Amino acid sequence: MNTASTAARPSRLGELDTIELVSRHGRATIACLGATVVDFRDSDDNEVLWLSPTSRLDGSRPVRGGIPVCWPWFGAHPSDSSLSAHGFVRHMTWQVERLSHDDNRAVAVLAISDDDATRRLWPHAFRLTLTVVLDDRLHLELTAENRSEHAWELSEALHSYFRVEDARGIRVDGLDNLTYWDKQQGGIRGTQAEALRVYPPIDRVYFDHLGEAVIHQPHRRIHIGKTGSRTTVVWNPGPDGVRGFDDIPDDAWGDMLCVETANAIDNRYSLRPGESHTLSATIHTEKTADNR
Ligand SMILES: O=P(O)(O)OC[C@H]1O[C@@H](O)[C@H](O)[C@@H](O)[C@@H]1O
Repeated sequence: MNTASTAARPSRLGELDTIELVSRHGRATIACLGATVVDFRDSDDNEVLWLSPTSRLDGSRPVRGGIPVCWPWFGAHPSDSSLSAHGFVRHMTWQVERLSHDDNRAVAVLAISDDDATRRLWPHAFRLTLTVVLDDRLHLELTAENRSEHAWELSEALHSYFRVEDARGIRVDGLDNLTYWDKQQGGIRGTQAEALRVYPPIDRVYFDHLGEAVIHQPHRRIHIGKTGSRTTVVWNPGPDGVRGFDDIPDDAWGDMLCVETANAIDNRYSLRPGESHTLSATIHTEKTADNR
């Protein structure tokens, strides 16, 4: 079997342990910190994900960019504001459970389970795995298993930061007619009457979105498919909001757009003992003529 053009191997980025996946169609890098995919290149070696040029890559805080895993809560903790936003697993080092590759694809499986540190933050027994598969697309599968003797409630996200040529006015298809909660506008609710045009700042949580989202850019579309997810979050801090982030340069906000595959707020859910749930996202690009 010719597997010369595929690989799944340990690597390093800054001070972070990473995994490099290579297929005939692209490559991806995953940090063990948070099981965060930090890079994904398509077959033309173009960046699909955005990684902040000032992201700390020393393990002292979550990676700013790529695809951080937000779990077991999305946004602020529902009752304890002293706990960090977007859960705790993006702060923690995950174990590499499996690396494999064959002719067509490269695979990494990372996992984290409850221990003393996680139980201090969240008193439940769990196992969480992220399977990353690279073939002609990038596939992420986040599987949560309830290992407690009681049910618990979850919200979660694959918090994808996409590299875009210019976030201003960019079109995102797939969200029409959906109800959203607009954090940027003080938590009002609205309905997306037509295709979304992004004029940052934007911070919207779209409910009951089951299909694909498509980001349109002058020369390529980014397709984000999903299963096991009912929520899509669209976020860009814009020129004023970016100043609140010391790990994003002030002039970099236009280069990225978050379109996050999630289950959050109205779409959070419960897992009973022994139950598991898989949230998945599949990302690919398509070259286009200028079709804004
Ligand atoms: O700074 P953090 O915790 O990574 O969050 C970044 C953003 O993440 C988005 O998902 C939220 O909708 C925003 O409200 C938030 O500002």
